[in-house]
Amino acid sequence: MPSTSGASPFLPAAPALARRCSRGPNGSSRRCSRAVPASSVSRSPTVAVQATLAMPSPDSQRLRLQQQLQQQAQQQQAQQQLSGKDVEQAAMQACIRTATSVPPSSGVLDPSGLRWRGGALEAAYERCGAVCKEYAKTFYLGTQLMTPVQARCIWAIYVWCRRTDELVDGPNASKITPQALDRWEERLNGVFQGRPYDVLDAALTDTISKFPLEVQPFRDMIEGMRMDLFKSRYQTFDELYEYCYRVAGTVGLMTVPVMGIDPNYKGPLDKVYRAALALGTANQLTNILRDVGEDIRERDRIYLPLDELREFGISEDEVRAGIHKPSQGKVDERWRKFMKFQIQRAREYFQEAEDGVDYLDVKARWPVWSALILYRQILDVIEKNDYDNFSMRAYVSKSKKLASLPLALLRAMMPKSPQ
Ligand SMILES: CC(C)=CCC/C(C)=C/CC/C(C)=C/CC/C(C)=C/[C@@H]1[C@@H](COP(=O)(O)OP(=O)(O)O)[C@]1(C)CC/C=C(\C)CC/C=C(\C)CCC=C(C)C
Repeated sequence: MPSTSGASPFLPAAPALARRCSRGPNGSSRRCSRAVPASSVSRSPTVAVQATLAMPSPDSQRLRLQQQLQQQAQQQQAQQQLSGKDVEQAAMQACIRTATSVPPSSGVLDPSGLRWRGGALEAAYERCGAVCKEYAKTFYLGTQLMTPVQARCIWAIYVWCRRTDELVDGPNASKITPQALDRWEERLNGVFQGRPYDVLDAALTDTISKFPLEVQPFRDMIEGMRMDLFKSRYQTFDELYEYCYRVAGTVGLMTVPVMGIDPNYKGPLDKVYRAALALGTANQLTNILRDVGEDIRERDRIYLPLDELREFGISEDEVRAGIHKPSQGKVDERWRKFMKFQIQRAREYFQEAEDGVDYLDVKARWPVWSALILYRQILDVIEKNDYDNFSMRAYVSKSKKLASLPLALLRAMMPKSPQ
């Protein structure tokens, strides 16, 4: 997908975000944003309960809901204490609870109370579609096979993810403060409470009224962006894994409820969600391996486990200096071995994801296979470049991308995993 340069056509201007949320000079640590109490506006209970609370209910029901609210507030506090793989595990369980708490194909918000409707909402979705088409042509193409409602809702999720990502990686990234991310999270709460802030948020609110989306992966993605503000080194794979979940695995958790599960699939839901998480992780690991040189040069970030680098006898300074550039006559066998190990691990996540695609509703399989096949090819290109990710960017040609689409379609139409 093209990287954005210049002003973003769909992102709220950074100064505006920052201005609206400034809370004084003392807020520049990740711990600070975590310290917001569970009962405050930015840590409100999940939507399933709120949506029901809006309706008149007998006393016993109200009591039950209050208990649920308390339980959820406690769960949220517990979520904030988690790290590593436990973060995604807790979010996945929350998603499964939400998905099973409403009848199939229902949302978790009551649509009758929503302000944006009719033409304005149509326009909002069209805008999301246009953004998706411009920035992620393959995803967009893939959504053409889904029902129009599913496609529009995937666009709305895409746009929210893209805007979130652009806060820390886009043209205004240097102006983004932790407080701006807090403000973005408050906006997210508004989206899930039926109070969208702008027209693109309104499309996501409408999506939430149609499908059982859980707020936790959205919050987790924002936390992933906070990690990018404060963390530029990862000591272990467990730390890196948490980052991958937050910025990419979350996309899997967000999109499965919209794409839907094959009605013939009778196995446990967590098998499907785990595959979705694996695809996000595989994609993100691949992105990381492709961008090693760019990340260190342009952002002073190393998204590689430092303990594993050490195991292969490679120092941080060597990575900074660009240890392996065969295209410039600089070959390092340690880097080759290190990269082979990393690529193998990414491929294992792709393999885990493959096993779950067939459990998705048939209409969703093609776009997911496309994403899987296209991203996985980047690993092949890194190998072809003799692991030089310092002076070369692994790039899958347009013709190869196009040639992969029928392959993905074929694979989508011929599921092979036993249900
Ligand atoms: C149908 C379909 C595949 C839908 C996904 C569409 C969607 C909502 C995408 C959001 C992507 C996004 C903007 C995420 C923000 C964080 C981020 C930048 C993550 C990286 C994506 C690629 O980024 P970018 O476009 O900037 O890449 P380039 O540098 O330009 O190459 C990520 C690498 C993560 C993408 C993660 C996924 C696509 C997860 C896909 C998982 C599923 C759709 C679940 C599949 C379900 C099963 C059961 C396997």
